[in-house]
Amino acid sequence: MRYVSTRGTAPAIGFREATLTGLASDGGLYLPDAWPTMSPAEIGALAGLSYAETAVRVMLPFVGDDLAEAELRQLCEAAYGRFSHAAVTPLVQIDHQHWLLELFHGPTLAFKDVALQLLGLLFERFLAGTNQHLTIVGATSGDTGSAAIDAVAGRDGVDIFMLHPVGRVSDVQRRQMTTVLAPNVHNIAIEGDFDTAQALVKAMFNDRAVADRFSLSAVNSINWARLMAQVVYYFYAAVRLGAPEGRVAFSVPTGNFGDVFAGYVASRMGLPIQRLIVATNVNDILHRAIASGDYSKGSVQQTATPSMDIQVSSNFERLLFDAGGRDGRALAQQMAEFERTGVMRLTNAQSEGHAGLLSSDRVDAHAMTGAMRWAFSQAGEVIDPHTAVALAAARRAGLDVPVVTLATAHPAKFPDAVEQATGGRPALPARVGDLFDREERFVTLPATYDAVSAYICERAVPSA
Ligand SMILES: Cc1ncc(COP(=O)(O)O)c(C=O)c1O
Ligand SMILES: N[C@@H](CCOP(=O)(O)O)C(=O)O
Repeated sequence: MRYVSTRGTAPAIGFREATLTGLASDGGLYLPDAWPTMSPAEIGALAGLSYAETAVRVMLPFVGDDLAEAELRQLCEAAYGRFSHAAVTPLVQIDHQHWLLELFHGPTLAFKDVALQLLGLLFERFLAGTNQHLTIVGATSGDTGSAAIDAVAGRDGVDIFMLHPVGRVSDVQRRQMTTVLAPNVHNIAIEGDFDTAQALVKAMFNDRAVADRFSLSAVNSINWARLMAQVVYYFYAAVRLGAPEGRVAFSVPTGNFGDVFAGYVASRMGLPIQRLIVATNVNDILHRAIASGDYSKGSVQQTATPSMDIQVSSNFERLLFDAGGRDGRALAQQMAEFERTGVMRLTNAQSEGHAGLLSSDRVDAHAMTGAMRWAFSQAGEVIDPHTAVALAAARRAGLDVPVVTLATAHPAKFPDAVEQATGGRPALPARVGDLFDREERFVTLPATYDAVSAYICERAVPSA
């Protein structure tokens, strides 16, 4: 399996290199050169397997010769052994048609753990026996940061610099990052929004002198391995609800388009997905793009779903590339124009390439609150606001197949929004312990490239 860049000029590389590198040298994102497929018989054979074994079967074609099957199995068993639920990602039924796929039973209580617990182990495996030192630079609206920090804190050969927008993550999310005092963890609060933090990270990767000197690596979903690991739970859930004979739909709360792109990949691999609903909050650039081809930036509004307060969605580029016919050079021009003007119209090929599989919805605060109340009154389920955005979209989609809403975070990560909707304040699970009693450590920096790169370059370890 080789990985090609969405912008068409970076050389194709293998899985190990794609995992350690993150962003391609031409500024694009890596994707497999062709989608591996699973036959109906192979999909059917996943029934009854553990999550870790399902992960091995689904991911094996992507890792090529860089990992033997037995090694991949060992890593999956270790990664998913840290989840607090035996099913790892259990399905919970709400009514005759709606299910929640609970993705928050990992160490930091959000779906990011599913991929990042594995990614931490992949880094360790690929660095073993080398002198290479990785400098991970990431941006977070709250969940990726804590999951990535948990996955790499205290590991040899890796430092992590994580940027979060000051004042725009919940107290629980911030403390899950800033109370980790391992010497290889560096938290930076940026005086700006998440889009700005993400743009600063991309600028560091595109500064070739810095990227090469420090072996920069990514834990955001620009890293292909993140998405690969997220493809697994679409198979796991669909098989439990009758695939491959029966079709299933998924509703996905969307920000950076990573989670829903993983569903798109599952469909490309042969999983019979009837529909993937791209659910946004009022920051609706992705809804406009899917519904009418208009991918134009507005200004970001702060909402009760901060992880979806995004305008520039990094993985949307992967959809544009794949659905649009994989013309990297044309996409590079389209992206350059978007970066210059903030405006993009999808080509007919790009829109037609996803039509029939993707639909979208924009969910406001009123509908989100309604979905939280409905889940509670219907099934006694307390859900987080991001999950509620997708559940609201799922209920309005008018489908006649089982609809699985991805439950992306534990409600206790967003206690204020949950209390406002349901009247009850969710308790933090015991596994996060004395979060509010621990010392915090972070710096606050202005949102400028000079300030951030100077801070990181002074502390990062040059690669061997
Ligand atoms: C709780 C939660 N829900 C949904 C999302 C959106 O997921 P994605 O960025 O993969 O679209 C995020 C952030 O990524 C998140 O933290
Ligand atoms: N909502 C995310 C934003 C970063 O997304 P990623 O999936 O690209 O890492 C977060 O929780 O940080």
